[in-house]
Amino acid sequence: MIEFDHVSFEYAEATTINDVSFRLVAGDFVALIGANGAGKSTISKLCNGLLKPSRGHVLLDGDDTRGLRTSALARKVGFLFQNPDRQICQNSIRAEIMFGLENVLADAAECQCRCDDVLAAFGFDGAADPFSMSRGERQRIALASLIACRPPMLILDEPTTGLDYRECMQIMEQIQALNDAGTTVLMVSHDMEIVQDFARRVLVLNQGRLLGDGPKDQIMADPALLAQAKLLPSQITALALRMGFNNVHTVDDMVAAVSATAS
Ligand SMILES: Nc1ncnc2c1ncn2[C@@H]1O[C@H](COP(=O)(O)OP(=O)(O)OP(=O)(O)O)[C@@H](O)[C@H]1O
Repeated sequence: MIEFDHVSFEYAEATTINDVSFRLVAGDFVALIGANGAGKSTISKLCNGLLKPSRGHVLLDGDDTRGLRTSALARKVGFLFQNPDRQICQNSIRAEIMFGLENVLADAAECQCRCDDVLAAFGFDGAADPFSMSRGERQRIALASLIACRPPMLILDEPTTGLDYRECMQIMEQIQALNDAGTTVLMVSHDMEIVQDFARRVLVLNQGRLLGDGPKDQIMADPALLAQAKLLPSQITALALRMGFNNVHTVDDMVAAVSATAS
């Protein structure tokens, strides 16, 4: 549904994205990983048309994003910013969710209905002021506003930054449930544990170039590839590799590997 076809992008004179090609298919849960400055946020903004390629094409359901209106893009791609305060602009949760809905839907009754559904699903009091809530709650409000619009694809730019463990799991479980229901997810993340636990496919970016694209277990078990991108494997994978176990990415994998050695 999203295809990068030899995409390059330059801010002023500097080449930030260099000849990147990949394809996301419906229902994917893909993590985009890379060191600071690798170009991850730029790729995510190219996906939702906030940026247009300097060379090559970004195709959304076969249509070049250069020719699509922002409103058409917003219907197809929901974008969750790293900082929810870049997204939230209303002084009640209901107003915030309605604001997004009214931008993509003309039917007022349908907007109200979807807003009520999302408020109930997230357990929010619609009258509450988003700015009096914690950062984790504001991130959930931003996510709820996107979900209400029911985009078939979500782009998440570091969705768990600044959240405590409980808030992080709340957000990720909601994202997982959306993916289980068919929403395609592209998630930019530094957090290898989150990537390990939730993504099925991983794209590795280094200095604007795509170094790797494959199933999560294959990419995460390739320390040489990760090192080339200046990344470290998750702690459990790193420990397992030092103990001589390959393909150990979870506590359950580790228990199975150790039990197999012991028996
Ligand atoms: N608006 C901009 N104008 C000029 N250069 C920019 C702009 N935004 C990003 N860059 C540069 O483009 C490169 C890639 O930035 P980008 O934010 O896409 O990387 P990133 O992988 O998301 O980094 P981080 O993990 O630190 O957020 C960096 O060198 C950055 O300084």
